Amino acid sequence: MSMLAPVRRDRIIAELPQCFHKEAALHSRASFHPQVTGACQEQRTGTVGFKISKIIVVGDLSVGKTCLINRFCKDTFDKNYKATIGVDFEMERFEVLGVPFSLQLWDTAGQERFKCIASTYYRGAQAIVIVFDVNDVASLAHTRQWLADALKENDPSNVILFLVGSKKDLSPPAQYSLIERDAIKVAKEMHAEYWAVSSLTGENVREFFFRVASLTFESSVLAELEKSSARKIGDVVRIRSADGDLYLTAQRRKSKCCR
Ligand SMILES: Nc1nc2c(ncn2[C@@H]2O[C@H](COP(=O)(O)OP(=O)(O)OP(=O)(O)O)[C@@H](O)[C@H]2O)c(=O)[nH]1
Ligand SMILES: [Mg+2]
Repeated sequence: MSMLAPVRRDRIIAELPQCFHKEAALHSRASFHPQVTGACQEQRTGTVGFKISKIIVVGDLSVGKTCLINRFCKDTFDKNYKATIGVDFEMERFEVLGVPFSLQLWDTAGQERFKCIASTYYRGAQAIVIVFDVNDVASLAHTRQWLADALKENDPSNVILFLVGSKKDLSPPAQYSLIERDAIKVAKEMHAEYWAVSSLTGENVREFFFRVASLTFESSVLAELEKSSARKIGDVVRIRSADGDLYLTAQRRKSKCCR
């Protein structure tokens, strides 16, 4: 029995929210995977309903990561810039296809001097949201490095990626369409889903987080179904030489940035 209060009515997801742009979508199916719908109807979602999925939000300083989270979680917008120091997080509870599902949204610092603290919280993410400012091409170019850093702490095959262009309200349509072309290219290279949002007006913010919750939920249920089919015994222990390298890289990075 759950001790928690019921999920807010505006956090109930009954249908798969659609992608922002078909060209750079994780998938463009019109509805949830049939196996997922079936599992939810038959209450075969295992531990998914008790899980909290970690989502990390990374990107250059001042691109609007904190404002994006605050717009969704608190429906507020602050026009003054207050740098995030290290990390912050917000919890959001959803109900997807009748199953409770929680997201822990980790808001990380973009400033170089706080990056070392922030990167220690990257581990164990189920989704990585890489934010850039649609009015700043350099911030788009830097997204590759943000992704590389976040992937050092996570298993690339188990994490889903979103590339988010922020501050859309400041970009005239003609200028926006130019950066969108580049952003879609980057998103495709990364295998990320592309979104453009405005935290000032709220445009696409709710739609984006609903999509994050839905796709994370879908992948959690599919993983649970695969696990319970108990056929892949060889998958239990996966020690590869590449993992060892990653560990060394993380150690080296840690000793360098914290000295
Ligand atoms: N016009 C407009 N301004 C925005 C938007 N989102 C954020 N801003 C402004 O951009 C500045 C930086 O926003 P933050 O959300 O604090 O940026 P951040 O990415 O969290 O920065 P760090 O914490 O330093 O990494 C603030 O002055 C915000 O008001 C937006 O959608 N539109
Ligand atoms: Mg911030």
